[in-house]
Parts: sequence; C-alpha cells; structure tokens
Amino acid sequence: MALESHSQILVEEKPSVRILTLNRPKQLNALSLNMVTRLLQLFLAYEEDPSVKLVILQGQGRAFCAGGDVSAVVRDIGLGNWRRSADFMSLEYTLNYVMATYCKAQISILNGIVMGGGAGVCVHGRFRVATENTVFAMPETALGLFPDVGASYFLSRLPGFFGEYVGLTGARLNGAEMFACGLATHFVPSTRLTALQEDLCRVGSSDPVTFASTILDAYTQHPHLEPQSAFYRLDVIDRCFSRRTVEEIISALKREATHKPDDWISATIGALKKASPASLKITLRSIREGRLQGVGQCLIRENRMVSHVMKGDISKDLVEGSRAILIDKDRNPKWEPRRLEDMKDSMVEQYFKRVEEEDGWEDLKLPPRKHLPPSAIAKL
Ligand SMILES: CC(C)(COP(=O)(O)OP(=O)(O)OC[C@H]1O[C@@H](n2cnc3c(N)ncnc32)[C@H](O)[C@@H]1OP(=O)(O)O)[C@@H](O)C(=O)NCCC(=O)NCCSC(=O)/C=C/c1ccc(O)cc1
Repeated sequence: MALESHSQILVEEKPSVRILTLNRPKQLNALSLNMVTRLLQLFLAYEEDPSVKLVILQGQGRAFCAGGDVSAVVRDIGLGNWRRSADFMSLEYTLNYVMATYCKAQISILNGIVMGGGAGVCVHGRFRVATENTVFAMPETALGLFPDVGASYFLSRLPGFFGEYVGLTGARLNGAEMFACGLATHFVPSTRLTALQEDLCRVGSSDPVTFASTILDAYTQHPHLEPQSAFYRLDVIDRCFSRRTVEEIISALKREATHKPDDWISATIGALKKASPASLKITLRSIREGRLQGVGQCLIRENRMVSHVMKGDISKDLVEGSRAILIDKDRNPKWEPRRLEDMKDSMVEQYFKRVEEEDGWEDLKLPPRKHLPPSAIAKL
C-alpha cells in the first residue's frame, strides 16, 4: 500500500483497486487547481493500467466535496484575471468528461456534503453510494453561477422536472432522496463503509463491474423517504417546473399555494426569489438544452456560459454572490439585474455564444476517448 499523506489527494494502492481521498477537510474538500490536475492525471493513468480494476473516490472529514474552490475564483476575478478561473473550469469539465466516458468502474462514497463541483466528480461515474450523512445540492443560483460540471446533462435526466427543481432552487437532498431520484445508485449505512471497501478490494480476476455491482447490491438498504420529502411532490414539481419561463414557474407555484398553502411551496418560492435572476434564467435554458444533448455537448456549452460568468460581461453576480455567501456571510446579495423581468432574453442569449474578441479564448476541446464501452455514458 502506498499513501502520500500530505497531498490534497491521498492515493491508496491495493492490488487491483485505487482508493483516492479528497484531502482538504478544512475547506470541505473544495476542489483546487492542484486537486483537479492530479485527479485527471490519475484517472487517465489508471485507464491505461491493466492492474487497476476499480477506482474508489471519497472525501476526508464531513464532506465528500463542497464544490469548486470559490474563494480562489473570487480572488482571481478581483485581480482582473478571469481567464485563470475560466481555464480552471475547462480543466474541471475535462475531468468530468473523462469520468463520464470512463472505461472502468468509479465508485464514489458520498458520506457527507456533495455540492456543485463535488457532484461533477461523482455523478458521472458508474456507482454513487449515499449514506445517512449525505447532503446533496446544486446551490449555484444562490451564488450567481449556474449548475455546471455537466449538470445540464444529469439534472435533465432526473424523473420529470425534478432536475429543474433541484437546479433552480438549490434544494438540499438527503441520501434517501438522492437514491430515490437516481443521483445515487446505492444507499449504505456509514457504519458499513469500511467492510464495503474491504470487500470491493477483493475484486480479483472477475468482471469488475459485475463484481462491484454484486457487492454494492449486497450492502445496499432501501432507505425511508421522510413524509415531507420533495420526492413526494413530483406532481406539483412537474406541474410548476415544466413551465417555459422562470416567471411562469413562480406564478404556477403561487397558484398552487393559494389552493393549498404549504411550507414546502413557500420555501420553494422563497429560494427562487433569493437567487440571482441572471443565474435562474440561464440555468433553466441550460437544463432545457441539456435534455437534447450528449454529455460532451453539455460541457462545451457550459464552458461558454461559465466564461461569460467569469468575465462578468453580462452580469457580475458571481462576485457578489460569493461575497454574500462565503466571504461576508451576510446572505444578502445585491443582484444586478435585480428583477427577473430586467434579465431580457437577449441578455440570456449572450451566455450561449462564444466569447468574442478575447485573445486565445477557445471552445472547450474534449480529449478523444478510446475503449468506450456502450454503458459509458448513460448512467442515469
Ligand atoms: C453549506 C456548506 C457546504 C457548509 O456550511 P457549514 O457547515 O456552515 O461550513 P462553512 O460554511 O463554515 O465551511 C467550512 C469552510 O469551508 C469553506 N468552503 C466551503 N465550501 C467552499 C467552497 N465551495 N469553496 C471554497 N471554500 C469553501 C468555507 O468558506 C469555510 O471556510 P472558513 O470560513 O475559512 O472556515 C457551506 O460551506 C456552503 O454553502 N459552501 C458553498 C457551497 C457551494 O456553493 N458550492 C459550490 C458551488 S459552485 C462550484 O462548485 C464551483 C465554483 C467555481 C467556479 C469557478 C472556478 O474557477 C472554481 C470554482
């Protein structure tokens, strides 16, 4: 067994398995450039190494991963260097793509917080194991960003319009809800994780995917959804979140509330009213376009969108949102534009265009993929 203990990614080498641990627990394992670079390097190397059958990814401490390192982005943008943040995102999306098209089984152990970029490094992999400690969210619209890392691909493939609900409101899901909607493939109580890993490490010469699947099935339990779970509201979610515009979604929710007042609807309307209007509108369009696109196309489109967000040429909400949530923590962002109706269709449209007149800016170029098994892409 080899273990590099000071690194932001710990690597444990078992005979046929590699266990990678995200290791920035004080920052809830928020992904740094160093971590994304190393993960990409390791995943590509393991693909070529016939002795590696399974790759396990987990987090140190109370989080799997709370997202990309937002404080680094805000620092770079503040220094006038938005291109550095945009380049970081390109590398992160390349990692998401390699995971989505990976020819070996990635098993992510989600025993804690999974948010934003943290979802991007697990949901595209073959197996995602939730526990009673899992808290999942795509909180980007509260931050002035939008659910990226291939979220327009995986959210748009959730049942009905649940993905629009999760992506627009930033609603938190527990492990049982992740399992119910398909974001997690298994649910294992945290007390059983050590034994699970030991069994997975016995993979030997059998077919690794079938082996992992059999072991995971043996450990998995059917968790109970709480009675107030959003998953029991799929009918209301479908009625409201299937609307064409964000304004129509809010009106539909308000109509539901007048028929039958309810805390969940009030909280949902409240979350939408608090989020960045620019973020809400580009998020809805992104998820709708994602329904008809492959994972690579989604990432290329999201890379255009995120470059505009970083450049701040249409709205500067990311800097303001990060200030309000992560730096000053006053939770009172001043969005610009302030109202949904001030975020015109023509402004939304600009996010989906290439970044023009910028020296050296290019669309994301995804690496060619060999050994692509038929099961590589559709995992949800
Ligand atoms: C609900 C959380 C997950 C936990 O709350 P908590 O239990 O009260 O813990 P703290 O908020 O005190 O977090 C512990 C520490 O981790 C830090 N942290 C917690 N998430 C983070 C974090 N994504 N980053 C960078 N420090 C963090 C957080 O700032 C804090 O640092 P410090 O104040 O120095 O102790 C809370 O931290 C939170 O809302 N985090 C932000 C979640 C979030 O919005 N995630 C990211 C979505 S956006 C994304 O993934 C990509 C953005 C990105 C875009 C472009 C790029 O170039 C790079 C990245």
